[in-house]
Amino acid sequence: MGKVILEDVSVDIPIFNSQTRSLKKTLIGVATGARIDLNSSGKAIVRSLDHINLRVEEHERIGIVGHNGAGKSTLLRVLSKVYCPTSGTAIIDGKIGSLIDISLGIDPEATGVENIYLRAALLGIDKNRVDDELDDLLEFTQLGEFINMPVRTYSTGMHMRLAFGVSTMISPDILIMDEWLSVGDRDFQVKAEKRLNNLIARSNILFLASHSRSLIERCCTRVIWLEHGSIRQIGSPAEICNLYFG
Ligand SMILES: Nc1ncnc2c1ncn2[C@@H]1O[C@H](COP(=O)(O)OP(=O)(O)OP(=O)(O)O)[C@@H](O)[C@H]1O
Repeated sequence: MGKVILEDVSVDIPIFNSQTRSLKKTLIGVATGARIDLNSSGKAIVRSLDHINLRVEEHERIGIVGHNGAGKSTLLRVLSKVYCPTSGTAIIDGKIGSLIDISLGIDPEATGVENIYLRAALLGIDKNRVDDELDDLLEFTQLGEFINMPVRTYSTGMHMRLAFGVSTMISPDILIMDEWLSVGDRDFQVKAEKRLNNLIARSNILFLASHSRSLIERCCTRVIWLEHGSIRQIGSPAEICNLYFG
């Protein structure tokens, strides 16, 4: 199961203590960023998404490209139900799995094993399933005895192995990714890539925002090109990549 329908979705982010006039002058004509405007109460806002219409069906792999500030992360946040549209309707039908912040909820004072249960609970994964898969997960992370040590004693790479391992246990209908997760040393990256490909294969719909042409061409069936919060063009990976990357 999985379906996404966005109808006329806009997201305005209010800006407090901004000097609206000077901001406007600075941003006119630049390639990056969204439109800065005033809302109906005269307050400054950034229009991060501007009247987005999109319909995504099962088995689609959607790539999202666009310059810095084009609205890719904002769109992913709407799809993850982190942001509500300021106007328009977002129907996101299916279990959402997000790999945007894989370290969210990890407690540096707790051990690796404790953090596996903690993060799994945050991801909505049943404790019994974690019990069943714990040995495989420990084997995957290869953290050895460190798994019983507080996470604050881990190197960055060790921390990422743990976070990646547990975060990729999910089985979502709609998988949301902000770039390809490349974690650990070279050996681990090979294993991580395999695990990520398995996760994508068991997800019904994929949304992947990326600045990498090869990744978009390799993983996606349709691509959205965002510009200043709007959809500039939508089409096949070959078509959009040729237009966007040149
Ligand atoms: N918290 C915020 N407050 C104000 N403006 C914001 C905030 N977050 C994002 N924006 C604005 O919304 C617009 C879209 O930002 P977004 O992060 O979605 O772009 P992006 O395409 O993901 O960019 P990048 O490729 O640089 O990550 C930008 O103009 C940005 O300045």
